[in-house]
Amino acid sequence: MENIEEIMNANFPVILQSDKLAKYIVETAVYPREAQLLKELRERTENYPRGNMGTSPDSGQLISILLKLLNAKKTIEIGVFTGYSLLLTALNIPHDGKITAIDIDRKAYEVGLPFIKKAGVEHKIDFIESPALPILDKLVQDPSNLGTYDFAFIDADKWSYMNYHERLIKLVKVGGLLAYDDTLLGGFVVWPEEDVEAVHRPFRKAAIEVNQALANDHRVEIALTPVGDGLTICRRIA
Ligand SMILES: C[S@@+](CC[C@H](N)C(=O)[O-])C[C@H]1O[C@@H](n2cnc3c(N)ncnc32)[C@H](O)[C@@H]1O
Ligand SMILES: O=c1cc(-c2ccc(O)cc2)oc2c(O)c(O)ccc12
Repeated sequence: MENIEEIMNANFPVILQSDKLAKYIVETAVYPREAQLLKELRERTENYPRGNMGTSPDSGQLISILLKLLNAKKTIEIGVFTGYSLLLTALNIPHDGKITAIDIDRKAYEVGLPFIKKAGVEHKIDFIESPALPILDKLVQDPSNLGTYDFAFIDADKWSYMNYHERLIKLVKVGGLLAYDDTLLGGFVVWPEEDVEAVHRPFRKAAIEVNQALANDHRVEIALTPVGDGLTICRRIA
């Protein structure tokens, strides 16, 4: 692993190789339809350190539709940051829906909390400040949790995705979805390693390995969609 400070300060580029097209998409179809509190939280996050880490609003739109199609009620999220994807999920599940939200950084979550409270959805959220893996291990150990989640969103340390996947596949029900963010990593996955800045190489390597592993996993059907930084949607089939 490279120097962790350097890695944390890395910025991913946008996938679309036309800035004009990316701007067109968000200005035409995304920002005009974004919920007011999501917009306010996104704008607040822009002024927060590492403010680029929030889930892309175009990915958010797709996730909103998936949650509604699934009638998702019980979800799990790994990687909360200031809570854009968390608030989005909370807004798209019913009043008695529940989200288990895990992040090592409670401070960032607290930046988003006033927006979550204002939206009246805090009661749906169980925020756990912890590395995700031991929490997932604990959840998997309790048989009453197995196959009970409708949706899992994974947007944390990219090199742990397959460790998360092995646990989450047991927690998500057959027919439920697991969505992995940043799987195209701004397009770096197709760049020769030597052309990628050293700081981005561990992310590129992790994304390539995840894409290969998910493509080989016949417990799920997959769609690697080029929204945001790449969102791989997996439907559990076995
Ligand atoms: C890309 S950000 C998440 C963005 C978030 N989904 C949003 O919409 O704003 C990644 C988050 O993963 C968290 N993280 C990194 N490693 C983690 C781990 N091992 N367990 C849990 N969270 C982790 C970081 O603290 C950070 O808040
Ligand atoms: O620039 C980033 C960095 C991350 C990141 C770095 C280190 C971790 O342990 C977790 C996440 O994640 C990002 C991300 O998910 C994104 O959509 C854009 C940029 C970054």
